[in-house]
Amino acid sequence: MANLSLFDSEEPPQGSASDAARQIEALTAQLRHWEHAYYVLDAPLVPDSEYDRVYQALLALESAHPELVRPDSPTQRVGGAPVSAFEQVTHRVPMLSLGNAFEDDDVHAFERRVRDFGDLPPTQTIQYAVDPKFDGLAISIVYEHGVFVRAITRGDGTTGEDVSSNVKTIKNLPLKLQGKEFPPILEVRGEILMNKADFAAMNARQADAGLKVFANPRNAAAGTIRQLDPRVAAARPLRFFCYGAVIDREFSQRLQTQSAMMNWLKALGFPVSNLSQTAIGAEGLLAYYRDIGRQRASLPFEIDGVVYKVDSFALQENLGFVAKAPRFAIAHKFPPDEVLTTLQNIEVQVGRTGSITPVAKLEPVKVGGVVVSSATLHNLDEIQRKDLRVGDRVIVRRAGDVIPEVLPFDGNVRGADSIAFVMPDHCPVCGSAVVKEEGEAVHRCTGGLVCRSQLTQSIIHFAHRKAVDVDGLGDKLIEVLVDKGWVRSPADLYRLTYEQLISLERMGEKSVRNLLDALEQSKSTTLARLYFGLGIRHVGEATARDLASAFPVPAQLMDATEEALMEVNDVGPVVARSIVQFFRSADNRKVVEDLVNPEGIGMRWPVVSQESALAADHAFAGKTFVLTGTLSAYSRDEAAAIILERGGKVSGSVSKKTDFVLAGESAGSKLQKAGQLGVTILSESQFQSMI
Ligand SMILES: NC(=O)c1ccc[n+]([C@@H]2O[C@H](COP(=O)([O-])OP(=O)(O)OC[C@H]3O[C@@H](n4cnc5c(N)ncnc54)[C@H](O)[C@@H]3O)[C@@H](O)[C@H]2O)c1
Ligand SMILES: [Zn+2]
Repeated sequence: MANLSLFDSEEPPQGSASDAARQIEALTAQLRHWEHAYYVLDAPLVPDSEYDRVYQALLALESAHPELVRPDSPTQRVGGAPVSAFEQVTHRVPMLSLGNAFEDDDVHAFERRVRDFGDLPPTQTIQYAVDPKFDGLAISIVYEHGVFVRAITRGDGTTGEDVSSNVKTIKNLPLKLQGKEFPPILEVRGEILMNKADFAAMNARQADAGLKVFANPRNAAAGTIRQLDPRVAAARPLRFFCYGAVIDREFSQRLQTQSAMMNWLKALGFPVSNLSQTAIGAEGLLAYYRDIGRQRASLPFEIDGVVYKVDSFALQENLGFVAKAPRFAIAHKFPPDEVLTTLQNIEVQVGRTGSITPVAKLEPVKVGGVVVSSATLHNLDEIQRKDLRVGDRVIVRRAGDVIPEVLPFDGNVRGADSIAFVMPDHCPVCGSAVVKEEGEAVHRCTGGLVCRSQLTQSIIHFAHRKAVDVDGLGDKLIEVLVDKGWVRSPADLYRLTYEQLISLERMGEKSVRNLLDALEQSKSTTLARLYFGLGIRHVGEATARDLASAFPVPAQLMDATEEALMEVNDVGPVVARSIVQFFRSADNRKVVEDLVNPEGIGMRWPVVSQESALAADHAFAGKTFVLTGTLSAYSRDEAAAIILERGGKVSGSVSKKTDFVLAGESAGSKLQKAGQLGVTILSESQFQSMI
């Protein structure tokens, strides 16, 4: 459990017992405070990762000083105290917590413990029942003679609150069981949660109505279950997943395994996740962990890990319990996707179109499984809305592959000397004025290609794989070329000389030759790539393709009016204006002219655009042809080429999908087949008039 310690060292802190006692007391008080907010108020004060970090630190201290473990320590006791507004009910069988695994090693250690305590030979494989770890709240539901009678929260594990009237409103919970195969008293256990989408919609409604919004679906579900008015719960989208039951000896002997019990519960009408499975051995557990981890972001509900349970009831019984958790089960947690850290600085970056983006420099933290040390803050409005300042404690969130997001932390304590971020009024790179256009959120440097940063970014864009694609021309090298003053426009790339390049540090003869070759090769491109590579604001790859077919000659694009541009697919007034503005600059026009001038740099592209424009609206477009017999004016290949040029397809055999059969002299069986299937038959002269 490296990197979870509260202390820098991975060793349990040394020092006198009284130091340890004081630390234990401090950590306990801290955890208690957070638990109250989390379990009782349903409003967490810190991200779970922060709670877990301190909890692990307490655990480490306690294991170094077992004599200091107090029976009511957070490591020994489940959950929070029950709330008095509800009737308190003692659980017939306590509701426990689960031990945690964070790393693969912890899972292997779990299996070793199962083997040791279960007295199993090293060769025996162990089967487990595996589930997602639903991130909701635990509930115990009692059925008598197949009818719902009571639902009780976990509470402190021994005593919970009777929240029957709220739980009864959950739509996917059976109030009456199916079939007859159940004991007279059946207690099922599971998790109440809210789907992510339902949660977002509910929170939006709450906000609109000026009511309490919840931090996450778990807290929303827990808060809803402990509402005093069941009508409130009925109006909120709660769901239930069953993950176990308390059953008597007769049934446990009949069922024998956790997985058989889950199938039985499903048959009684309980909602069981279809992600629940069985797995063999620690390797099987880890494979399941990774599989569910990949699905996590796309699941409709939140999970914070997976749960492994020894499948055999007999073995479960042998294994028994530790303080507050069974020894036969463990929760394997996913890396946290929300972590507390410090906002150390806010820097600005100048992008290709002059956009000035504030970037958060963070004290590095591991979140979503990767180390994050900087994150975009997008724009000034965003910083003001979140009220972020340098020195603040902040939350970094990174779910799945999403880019990390910086969020304000409610518990942040700010010194009186803290200063709000100010957007510079001059570009930090070129000193040009910074402006913010009406209706836009971003500030921009007005320096254009005079600005080294804009220039560098626009060259990087031009050379990008999806643009003109200059192989081996990396960002760092571009920076150097711009700094040297050798490259002031994309056209200058093609004017670089061998002597210049070889004089650069870290450029050997071979790499210079390769780069010059790559530049030469990049001159053969497509018009769409060239248009995209110019880096006109709002012109993405798709728009560039449309522009290339509408304006197959660059001079046409340069002189196009806004009206003419708006004729093009997906080009609206904003894009049209941006293109016209781009070509209003004499510098930009010169760059394009230099690039395409056959006497100059001489970029070239296959002139497919006229044909594809022709193809798009020709009667042959999308149609399938079959050729048969001998034509007088064309060879078969020539005829096929004519069809392909106009967007049609040529196939070898006649089927229902054939649109036309082109029949020449002495056509044979294909003509017959066309007749049977009712396919249109074209004579050579009909074909010619269609062309
Ligand atoms: N942010 C905070 O301030 C704060 C405070 C207290 C606790 N917490 C969080 O609460 C958790 C600790 O609480 P805990 O004691 O409930 O432990 P736990 O949530 O780690 O594990 C036990 C619980 O897992 C649930 N569970 C979900 N799916 C299950 C399945 N398939 N099978 C069995 N059980 C399943 C059950 O409700 C069970 O009670 C930690 O994640 C901690 O971060 C956060
Ligand atoms: Zn600038």
